[in-house]
Amino acid sequence: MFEKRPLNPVRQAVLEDGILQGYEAVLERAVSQAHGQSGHVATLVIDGTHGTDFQALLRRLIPYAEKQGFRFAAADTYGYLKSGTELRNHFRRNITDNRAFGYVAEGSIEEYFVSDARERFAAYAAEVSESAAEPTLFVVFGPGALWLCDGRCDASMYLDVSREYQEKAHKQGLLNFGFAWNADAVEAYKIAYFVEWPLLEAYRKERLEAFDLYVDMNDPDRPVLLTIRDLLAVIRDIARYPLRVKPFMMPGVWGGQYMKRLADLPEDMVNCAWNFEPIAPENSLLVTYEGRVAEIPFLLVMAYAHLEMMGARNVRLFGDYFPVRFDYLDTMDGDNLSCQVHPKQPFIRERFNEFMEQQESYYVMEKQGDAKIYLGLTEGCAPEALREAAERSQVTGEPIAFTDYVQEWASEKGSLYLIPTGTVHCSGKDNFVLEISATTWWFTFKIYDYARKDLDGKPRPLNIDYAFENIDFSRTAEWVRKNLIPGPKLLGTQGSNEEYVLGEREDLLFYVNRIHLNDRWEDATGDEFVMLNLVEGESVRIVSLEDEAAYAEFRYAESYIIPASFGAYAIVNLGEGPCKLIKAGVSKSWNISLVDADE
Ligand SMILES: O=P(O)(O)OC[C@H]1O[C@](O)(CO)[C@@H](O)[C@@H]1O
Repeated sequence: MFEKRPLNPVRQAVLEDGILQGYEAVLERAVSQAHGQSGHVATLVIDGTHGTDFQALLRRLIPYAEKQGFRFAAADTYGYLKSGTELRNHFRRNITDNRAFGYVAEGSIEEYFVSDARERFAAYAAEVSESAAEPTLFVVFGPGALWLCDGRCDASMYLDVSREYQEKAHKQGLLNFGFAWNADAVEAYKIAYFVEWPLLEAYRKERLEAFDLYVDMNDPDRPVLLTIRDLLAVIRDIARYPLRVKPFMMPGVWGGQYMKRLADLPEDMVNCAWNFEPIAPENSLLVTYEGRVAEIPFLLVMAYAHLEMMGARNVRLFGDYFPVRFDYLDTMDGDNLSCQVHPKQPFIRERFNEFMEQQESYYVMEKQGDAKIYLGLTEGCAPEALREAAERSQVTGEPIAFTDYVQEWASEKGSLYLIPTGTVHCSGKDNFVLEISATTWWFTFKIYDYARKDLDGKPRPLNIDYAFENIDFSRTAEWVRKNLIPGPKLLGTQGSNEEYVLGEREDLLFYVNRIHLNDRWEDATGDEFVMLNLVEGESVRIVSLEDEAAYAEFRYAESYIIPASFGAYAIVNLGEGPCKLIKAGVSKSWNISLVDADE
């Protein structure tokens, strides 16, 4: 069965305190740490990611502290924020009027707070201190708490939840940090993407080492505690061995049933359109030590172990941004994706302040019936005709014959369809596609969406103007056939095993190869990360050639990342019959540094 909760073991690191579970452990550790440090008033900072259930901890902390002989006092960061209206105004350039797209914010967490927040807080803290006639536990909680008290505290903890947790909470009504209202979950995602995450996740990254404790709050009933020292040891350890993220699955209007069956997903999940594994900023990792499990954002692994993960060349090119993503698009018994195009680098930088352009590719892992892939334009497709048809449909709500404009191809199992920016495309229904793409995933300019409504009953936003600024009208059928649907080219053999190049182009930062495995294939990272997915067959083992105890096993449709630091390894077929793996990474010929472009 497809593993939905893959565990990544801590292998070498010996943790001083280990992974602890439950509120008892969190309370005991936090209060004793704060108590041990100071005299009359012990200040405990409880900072964390927006959406974390701070209240779940506080309602247990108050009686606990009182039992320990403390009087309880508290201040929350929310009281020092700009108002919701002020925040909307302050970030209006980042939020914009567009339904889906904003402009990535670059500032700091400070922007959320009123200008005299720290002074006002310091005055309040002084008051608490002066009026404390008995031992007092002064708790400062909420996102930005450590910033608010300028690091002056006796103990501090960071409570974290994943983006998956936040996005589910958005759908149930969680508003953006500091905001008084959201139009809907789409707007909440937009504001999170363009404002909240850039500022608050940057804050978490910059300050993490200043905290004493880290608490995984993804299950608010069962918090998981690590000291920051142990957390960093965990990160540096797991980043040296093959790892798999926790798959992040979501339904969608075109979603299919294949992943649902494969992963035995709940019956009441209408479909599974997407499975991200990995889209680095969106996923987290489950790590395990002595039988205990903690969930940590992949972004933290990248922040503290990017060199081990990606290797020196990729860090020079991309900083600590993991540049390649795998995700599934499941339309089996579902529907077509929107007819769409993705933006080019100058456009995405200038209009949205986004790091990298959205290059893509589709690998058809499974298909049924006469499934199609739509790629490029028909010969003779006139820009005005496509535009007129798309706009007409938007106004009238009537479908158009979109294959008059967009080229249709038979979907072939095992074929790769390359999608450089500017190429009009979409997967048709009845495909199970492994998408191998650059790690940019939000910038889809929909040209046509079949006049249908989304799962929430609202039409999905079309972006015909943006699309037309990016469509490359020279990418028509014949050119596409020659350039974007390459056949496999043999790269090397080892006994009866073979490696093929499936796709590599100078305008794509990633390469896609396929290994046909009968028994064993030896390879080496060469100080570059390698991504693998078992696209056919039962199961394989990845084992280090230097240390046979260092291995990971995985099954059909699961994706593993082999960090650059893993070195030489073998892939061993554990199944009965032959199998195939997609292997991807950063193309050797890609030498455009996106980091430099930032400076
Ligand atoms: O816009 P649609 O129709 O939901 O398309 C699916 C989307 O999934 C992605 O492939 C990955 O997020 C995007 O490129 C694409 O926009």
